[in-house]
Amino acid sequence: MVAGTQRKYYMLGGKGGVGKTSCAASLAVKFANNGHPTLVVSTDPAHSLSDSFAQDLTGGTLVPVEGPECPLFALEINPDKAREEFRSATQKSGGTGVKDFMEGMGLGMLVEQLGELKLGELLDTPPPGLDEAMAIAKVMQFLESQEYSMFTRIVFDTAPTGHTLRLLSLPDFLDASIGKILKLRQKITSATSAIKSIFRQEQTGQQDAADKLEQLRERMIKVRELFRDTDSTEFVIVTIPAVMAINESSRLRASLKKENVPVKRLVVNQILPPSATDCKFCAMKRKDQSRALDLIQNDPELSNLTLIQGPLVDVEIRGVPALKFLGDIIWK
Ligand SMILES: Nc1ncnc2c1ncn2[C@@H]1O[C@H](COP(=O)(O)OP(=O)(O)OP(=O)(O)O)[C@@H](O)[C@H]1O
Repeated sequence: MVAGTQRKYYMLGGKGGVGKTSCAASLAVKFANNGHPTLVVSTDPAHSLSDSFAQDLTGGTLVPVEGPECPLFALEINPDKAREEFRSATQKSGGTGVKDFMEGMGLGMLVEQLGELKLGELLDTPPPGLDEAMAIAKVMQFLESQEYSMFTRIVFDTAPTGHTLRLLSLPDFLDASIGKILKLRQKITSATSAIKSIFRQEQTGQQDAADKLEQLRERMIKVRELFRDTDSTEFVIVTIPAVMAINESSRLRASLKKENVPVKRLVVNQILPPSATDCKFCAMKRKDQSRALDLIQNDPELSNLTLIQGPLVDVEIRGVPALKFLGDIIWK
């Protein structure tokens, strides 16, 4: 995973609480300690990276993480905030003057369809996963700038399973709906070109909104391509040795396959370490865990993945030294 200087993206997904953040943060530390300028991103509003690194990484911008040998930066994006920012930028577009005028010219029907580029509707009742999609689009925006071209490893501590899946199927929807809106807008613009000068103010506002939409659409396409690019991207499934978690991981793998998202590794975290003197509780737990591990061997979705076993450690994994300790065990 550390080999090569080409930029690589790692996305960690799985059921809540299995240890995605700990695994993502420990992988990021591993990369940084192996010479990769690394960025670790979270789109989880719970600020889990700050907890994991035991440093305040909030604020929606890149924050340096202290400790590793090479630069390691963290970015925590609050999806609700990303949507709000977009909404306030597009709300400024107003456009009621144009609407009134066009209604007067008998073009009301088109305006109705346009309805302020239908943004209000899109943002008031967002389809599931839109927030995360926008948050990831925001990450892409960061990565477009020259300043961030130095990063050779980008690790995503993704949102829980359901959200991630919805997000993955989203770009197609957005591409279709935004594309439609933009086409409609073009129609209106040509119909109103004669009156542009009268309503220059509104036109400019609408243009800004349309530009923002176009940018969002382009970034969504990039996100979609990124998720499916086998050369640069890998989705790592994190699970625990418990039947329910493994069944869910199997479903996750199946849906990722359907979306053509590349998966190679399965981390089974929190496995009881070997012991010669198990108490009754530990003996029961061990049996349970080994049954769950057998399930992986027989699961058609999971059995062909590279299995990585992560031990249950007896300390809380918090801060760079603890993450390095975990990372050295898991990410060989
Ligand atoms: N291998 C491990 N051994 C011991 N404790 C662990 C291990 N992995 C994770 N933990 C602990 O389990 C808890 C949950 O871990 P973490 O926050 O990484 O999970 P998560 O999957 O990201 O959760 P969420 O989906 O809720 O964000 C944390 O307290 C973490 O320290």
